[in-house]
Amino acid sequence: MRKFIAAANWKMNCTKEQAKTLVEDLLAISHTLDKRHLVVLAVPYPYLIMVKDLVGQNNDYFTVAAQNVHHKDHGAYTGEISAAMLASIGVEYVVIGHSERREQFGESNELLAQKINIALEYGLKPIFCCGEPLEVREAGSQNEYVKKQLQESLFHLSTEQMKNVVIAYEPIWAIGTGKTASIEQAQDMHFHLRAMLIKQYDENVANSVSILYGGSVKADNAEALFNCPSVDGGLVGGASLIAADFEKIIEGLKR
Ligand SMILES: O=C[C@H](O)COP(=O)(O)O
Repeated sequence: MRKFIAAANWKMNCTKEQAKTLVEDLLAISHTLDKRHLVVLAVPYPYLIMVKDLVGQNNDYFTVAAQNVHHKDHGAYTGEISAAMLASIGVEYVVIGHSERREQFGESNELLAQKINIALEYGLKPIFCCGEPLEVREAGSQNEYVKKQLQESLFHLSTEQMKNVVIAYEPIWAIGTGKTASIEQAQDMHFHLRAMLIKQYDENVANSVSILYGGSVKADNAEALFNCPSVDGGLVGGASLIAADFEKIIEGLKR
């Protein structure tokens, strides 16, 4: 059965000391979680090993993620990080297709399909981000837009591969804007996403894939969003950098 997940995406934030303090604060609430819950910390590359060590081996409640991975196995790609490298240090998840990478680094659905493939090949679990820009939402075409993202990046996967993927729906107009999708908008899209999984795969796969909401999730709106029947947690940017706020968001998983 799928997990309820609070995923922190720190983006390009935190010094090493800040990172250490933040993780130590969060780990203090481990005892309040149970096996249905998972906290994923997507931290900058330089801190992955440190955060992995802080979390400890065989921690059922906390794990680490990279925020990106290169689509090739290895080679002359200066400054890039491979799936093999991440796997070799025990990273479990990797965020793929965040809208900031799509927009700022021109990552296409086709390139993201390659990233998904190489991540899975090395045993990393992708957190695949999808979501529409404002003009698409205003035109009412968000379902078709997101469907195309899944078709072009995910739906070539086998049933067994798909069960290792987490989907994060992040409407671009809600990211870092303070403008959260309404409960109805989130529920409608998440329902649509799961219906797509049922159609493409089957009920079993659809029930195995956690579908997270991202976009201005805060301490004061997380619980309501996570209470939507089709929402399995959140991918959180800004509010994940403040321990007390993120702890409250984690609390929201306990429905
Ligand atoms: O990956 C996280 C999303 O980009 C959401 O960021 P935000 O919570 O700062 O809006």
